[in-house]
Amino acid sequence: MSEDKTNSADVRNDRVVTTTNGMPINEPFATQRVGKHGPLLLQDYTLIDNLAHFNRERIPERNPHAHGSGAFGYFEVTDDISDICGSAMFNKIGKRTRCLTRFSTVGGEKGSADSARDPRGFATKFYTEEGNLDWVYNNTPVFFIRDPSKFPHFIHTQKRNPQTNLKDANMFWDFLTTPENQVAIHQVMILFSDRGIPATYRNMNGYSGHTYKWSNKKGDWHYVQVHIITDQGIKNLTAEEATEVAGSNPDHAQQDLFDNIKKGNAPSWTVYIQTMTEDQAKRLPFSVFDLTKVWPHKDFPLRRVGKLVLNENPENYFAQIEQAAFAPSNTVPYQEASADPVLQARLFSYADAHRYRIGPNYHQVPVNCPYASKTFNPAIRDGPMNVNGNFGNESNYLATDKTYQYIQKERPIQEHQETWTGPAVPFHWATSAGDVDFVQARNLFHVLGRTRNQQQHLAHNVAGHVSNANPEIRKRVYAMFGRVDLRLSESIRKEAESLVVLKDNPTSKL
Ligand code: HEM
Repeated sequence: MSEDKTNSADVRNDRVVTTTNGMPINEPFATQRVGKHGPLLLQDYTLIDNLAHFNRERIPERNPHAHGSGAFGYFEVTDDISDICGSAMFNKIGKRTRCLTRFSTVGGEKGSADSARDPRGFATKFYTEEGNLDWVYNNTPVFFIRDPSKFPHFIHTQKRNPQTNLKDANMFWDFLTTPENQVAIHQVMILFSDRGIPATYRNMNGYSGHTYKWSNKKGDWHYVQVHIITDQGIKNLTAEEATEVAGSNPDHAQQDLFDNIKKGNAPSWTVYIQTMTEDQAKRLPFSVFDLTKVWPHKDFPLRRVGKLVLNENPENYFAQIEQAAFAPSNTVPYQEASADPVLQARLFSYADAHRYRIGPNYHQVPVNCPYASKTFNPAIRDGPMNVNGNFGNESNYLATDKTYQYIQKERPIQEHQETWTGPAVPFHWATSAGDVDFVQARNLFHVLGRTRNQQQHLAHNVAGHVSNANPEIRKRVYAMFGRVDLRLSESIRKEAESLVVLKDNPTSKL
């Protein structure tokens, strides 16, 4: 085992097996007993050490995105974007920053199949000299909701029915067809198109989805969306192929990623940004903070920034991938969140999840340490499993008479900012009246029509899923897709209803 990669100074290199306190073990499988066949003795710490730690091997799985794979690599700057962003990671063409990317599915448990019809998570941690930056993205440019309070409800509909313990098409479609939730239609169209099941993690894109706010060193800022476009080309599985793969090799995407990196076939992605000024945002037909909408490429063209390359498999999955803790709140100077309410909620949610899943000192786990910048904040200390020396004898508060350094003065104060005014009111950002939340979904349907069979596949994929729901919910599904396109709705209805007849009378197939 190579010592530097495990990052643990306590691991012996001479391979002498020990108890956890370092005492050499003579015989790992001998247990202390009274006589050869008598009862065991409590004094046998070798046995107790072994059994007790085994009971504590698991940490809670992530609630969404439990199932995933990851790899290390680097981000390399290919183009100058200093007019948009002053972050140090972008300050020189050719500059490389070490990264970790974790890909995931969303709804399934840790042991679920890679080939689920589900968005894929695409989370990248950049170990920059200004701190760790996490881009916690998905493979779809939009999302199901724009009201963060809906997130637990929505995720629950993808989990198991509380009584039957089964995945439940009624729960799924009941939520999505509820009129106030139909704002999800754009994301639902993507999910049930062929892009809903990427063939591998290497063959899909990543998108910020959210609007971010990036600024340059002069203090000018832009709204920004990030696109991470696969260099391997997009490849997808059909619903039938996915079902087959789920049976024959449920971990096919994990294997594909690991094997390709191992044989030197490092996957890469080209990173682009779209930028928008505040004035342009005011003229949009939708809110720039609406996560269910994309920015038209013709108005906001892609601008190349760099390359993401994943060329190094983890040495240890648990240490480096299961314990990896990504959070949109992990950011660096000149890259900030916008007022998108879902993003704002995520700024709280992830670090909170890590405090529960890993512990309050999760940032001291080597894979999460900002090793390229280091930390110094001696007022944040103590807590369970504090392993970094806890700032020694530094005082546990910050005060003006100490010789601390603050570098804000080297960064421009952005005087021009968005201005927010208004009463504190409860606001539910449900589906808008009229058609506005269906326009981009309909445009997507037309785009699908440019490639052979794409519209048919969409209808087929929805029909297969919705045929498992009850009649009342099925009707709501047909009506919802009818708002996108009546032909689409009719194709879904026809196929779903004939599948229902088949399920009800299995012999009618014969
Ligand atoms: C209100 C909305 C959302 C909330 C509250 C939320 C919350 C969470 C939580 C609690 C986790 C598990 C974190 C952990 O235990 O380590 C997670 C994982 C994740 N979320 Fe979200 N999420 C939201 C929306 C989104 C959106 C819009 C995206 C993409 C644009 C996204 C991408 C991801 C990814 C990629 C992961 C997996 C990170 C990893 O690989 O560890 N989430 N989310």
